[in-house]
Order: sequence, then structure tokens, then C-alpha cells
Amino acid sequence: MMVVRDFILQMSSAVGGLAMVIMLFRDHIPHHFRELFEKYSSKFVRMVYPYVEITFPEYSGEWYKKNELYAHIKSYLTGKATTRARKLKADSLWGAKSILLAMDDNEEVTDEFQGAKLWWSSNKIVPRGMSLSFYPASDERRFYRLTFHKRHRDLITGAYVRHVIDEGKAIAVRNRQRKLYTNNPSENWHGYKKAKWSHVIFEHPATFDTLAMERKKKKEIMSDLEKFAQGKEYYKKIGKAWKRGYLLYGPPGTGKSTMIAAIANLMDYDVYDLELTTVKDNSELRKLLIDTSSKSIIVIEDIDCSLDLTGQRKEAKKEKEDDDDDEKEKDPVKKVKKEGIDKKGSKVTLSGLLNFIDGIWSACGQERIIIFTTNFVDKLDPALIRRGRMDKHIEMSYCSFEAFKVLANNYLDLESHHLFDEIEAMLKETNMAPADVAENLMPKSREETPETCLRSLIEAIEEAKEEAKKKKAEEEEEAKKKKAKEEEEGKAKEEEAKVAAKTTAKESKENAVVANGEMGGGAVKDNGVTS
Ligand SMILES: Nc1ncnc2c1ncn2[C@@H]1O[C@H](COP(=O)(O)OP(=O)(O)OP(=O)(O)O)[C@@H](O)[C@H]1O
Ligand SMILES: [Mg+2]
Repeated sequence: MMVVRDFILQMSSAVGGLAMVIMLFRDHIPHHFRELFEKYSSKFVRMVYPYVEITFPEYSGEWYKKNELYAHIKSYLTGKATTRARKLKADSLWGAKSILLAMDDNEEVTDEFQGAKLWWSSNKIVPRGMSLSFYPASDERRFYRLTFHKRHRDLITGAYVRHVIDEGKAIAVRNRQRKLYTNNPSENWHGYKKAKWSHVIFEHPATFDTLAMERKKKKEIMSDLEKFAQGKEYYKKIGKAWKRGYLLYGPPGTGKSTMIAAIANLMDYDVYDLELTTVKDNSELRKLLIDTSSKSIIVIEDIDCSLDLTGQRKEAKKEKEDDDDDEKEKDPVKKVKKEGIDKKGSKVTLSGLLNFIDGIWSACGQERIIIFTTNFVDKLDPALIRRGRMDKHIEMSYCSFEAFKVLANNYLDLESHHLFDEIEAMLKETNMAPADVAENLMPKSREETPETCLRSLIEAIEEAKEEAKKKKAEEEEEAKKKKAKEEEEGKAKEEEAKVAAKTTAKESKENAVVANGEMGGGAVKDNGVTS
């Protein structure tokens, strides 16, 4: 069949060549023959070449978004190429057990579907004038071409394409390595390494089982996630984009990052770790968003430190700084500092970020979770974390006894121990982050036993308790001093005010005397009384 098609292809190109020659002499053909000629020549070509071609480009749309169809076809053809293509390209997947063999450029494989034969070819368009280079050009355009007989048009454009997509998706899931992405600075969005995101294989071992947290809270989060994963139809019904926002807040070392890894592992999602400070402006932020895939978690860690997101209050401060501009112009050091900040700093604004989370752009792509983490939830603008944007607020707290038991089980394989009661009482009185508890529970040498680890934890809690006491005493002392100072300042101000009032009274008296003296020297009123 392949030979027959090649023959037909050659024939049709010969006919095309003939048509070209005729076109050249077209002007010499009498006018009334010309129309007839054009009509029948195209009919003739269609008769001789009864095949239909569909192309599937790698990038499509105005912003060259990655075409998901292309990715599905690639996965689908990976299976076919391994057994049928002559020229294969080994796609290495870091961390994968085996290499993936894909069709090389300009290679062709045949496929069959319900008795219909079809051909897939892998192509690329290299822009003209491109010099020979080992690396692919940035504007190289890749695409797959599907060719089939026109009598199978309905079958291929309907059932077959659906079959390719489903099969491609299934193959992708089987070969899938979850990825951890981070955004590239926009200077790297062009050229050979053009990509908005770089990735490594996601291999974090944290799970909800290993997460130290109260069982009830854990269960609640897990069922929220499961409900979300099954919510496709529900979100459609309520007219909401299929995404959910989580805000994880709490002191350092309480497991916020660990929780993100556990969520990714539970949901089987990719993770996009967005470094906001390298995003120049809102438009870049939007481009990054549309380049993320479905079934993913978009994370912004330490959101309070990432940007100036406290909104209006900071604006006022900025205005004040602008007022000082004259002064800065005079001081060269201040001037350089100010210009440096203006040029380097990210111009992503609060409203840009709000749009990123739930603007109309956020609906492109589906099944996405957005997670913010912070140590200082009170610092954030309420607009940023209101429900609907950050749907679920999760407090990651200091280690409770229940959380400790999970850690003891993880680190020491202990379900119970006679020291547990003591630890329970101590943890009630002292705040200690799970990270610190975990560090103490981890045996550092062969000699260490569960008992010694628990004892070292008890010591650490005692130390932390002492430390907290000392800190509290210092704070109280500081507060006392501050109060005394304020009182002293208040008294001094009062004294100053009294002195000032006395001086003013004295001065006004003196002025009155002077005025009287002047009036007495000559000003006589109508009634003859001097004033
Ligand atoms: N709740 C927890 N369950 C299990 N391990 C924890 C938990 N909290 C902390 N850890 C341990 O402590 C380490 C630090 O935790 P993690 O990085 O998740 O804290 P964090 O809350 O993200 O801190 P930061 O606010 O400083 O980013 C982790 O590698 C993990 O081993
Ligand atoms: Mg963290």
C-alpha cells in the first residue's frame, strides 16, 4: 500500500508539474478556455490524489502554547515507532528505567484502524537562512502529519483521533515521571534552551502517612483533595474553574513544604515551584501560568517575602519615598540604590497575582491546585487569601503529642514507650516545631537507641522551655523599659508644654502692656476713653 501511495504521490507531483507548465502558458490560452482549464485541472488533481492530510503542530495559538494534542500523538506514536519506524530518536528521561524511543524527524509510520490504513510522519520546518548548527533553532516548527484516504474522512477525524488521544494519554500515564518545575528568567525564554520552566524528576518521599499532624486534620485535608480530584463534573455544574487554593501557614519547620510534597504524591500531580522574584511583570506571570499543565500544583513559597503584596499601605510608603527624590538626586549613593531597585525588582503587582489565581486566565488548563505558604499570615493582604482564592487555610502548628507519635513511629518504629507520658506533658507546655522534634529523634550513631533518642528529645524540650522563659523575661523587661521611657518622655513633654504655655502667656501679657503704652500715647476714641 505504501508503494502504491508513493506511486500516486509521484504521479500527482508530475501532474502538478504539468499544471505548472500549463500555468506558465496560461496567458496564451484563450480566455473562455482558461476558466474551464482551472476547474478541471484541480478536479483532476483531487481524483489522482485522493488523500487527505491533517497537520498537528507542536505549538499553536497566538502565544504558541504547547499543543496538548501534539503531546498525546507523540506518546501514541512512541509505541508504534518502536516496532515500525526505521529511524528512531532516543528520548532520555532522567530517572526513568528505560529509554523512550520516538520517531525521528522526517520518519513515517503506518497505522491501521478499523480496516482503514493511515500514515503518520514527523516533520519540522527549519526557517530559511538558518546556518548549520548542532542545536535546534528557536523558531524551528515541528508537527505531525496524518495522511489517509478521503473515503475514511469521518472515521479518522472522529473515532480514530479520539482513539489516538485516549491511547496517548494512557501511554503517557504509564511512562510518566512526575516533575518538579521552576520558572526560568525571561532571558532564557528564547534561543536554543527556550523554555519558561526547567524541571527535574520529582522524587520527594513525603506522604500523608509520614506527615506529623493530628489524624483528624489530616483526614479532613485528604478528603478535601480527593473530592477535588473527582470534582470535574461538579465544577462544571457550578460554573467554576476546576482549581483549588490552599494557604499553608505556621512557624518555620512545621511541615509546610513537606505537606506540599505529600499532596503531590497523593494526587500524582506535577509541581510548579514559582519563584515570583524572577518574574518581571504581570504579563510574564500570565505567560508562565498558561505554560503549566493540567494535574499540577502551582506553589509560591513564603509569599510574604516574595513581593510587596501588602497593597495600599506600602503604596503610601512609596509615595513618601518619591517625595524624597530630590534628596536622592543630591546623594549619589542613594541615587544608585534607588535606580538599582527600580530596574531589578519584580513589577508583579498584587492585582496581577490576584488575576493569576482567579482571573479568567486561570481557567486555562484544568485540575490545578495553587498553594501559598507563609510564616506570617497576618502580613498578607486579605484580598489575596480570601476564600475563593485560597479556599482552604491550613494552620501548621507546633508539635502536638499526636504529631510526636507519628514522628516516633517514623523515626524509631515506636508505638509506645514509658517516656511518652513525660514527653506529652512537656509538649503541652512548650512550643517545639516538628522539624526540631524530628532532628532529636533521628539516631546519629549506631550506639543510639530509641531510649537515648527520646531522652535527648526531653533534654531539648527542657532547653527550649528555659529558652522560652528567658526570652519571655527579656521581653517583659524590654516592655517595662519601653513603658518607663514612654512615661518619662510623656512627663518631659508635659513639662515642655507647661513651660511653653507659661512663656506664651507672659509674652501676650507683655505685648498687651506694650500695646497699651502705644495707645495711651495718642489714640483717643470718640467717647474720649483711651483703650
Ligand atoms: N509535620 C511534619 N511532619 C513530618 N516531618 C516534618 C513536619 N514538619 C517538619 N518536618 C521535618 O522537618 C523538616 C523541615 O520541614 P519543612 O521544610 O516542611 O518546614 P516548613 O514549615 O516548610 O519550614 P519553613 O517555614 O522554614 O519553610 C522536613 O524535612 C521534615 O523532615
Ligand atoms: Mg518551607
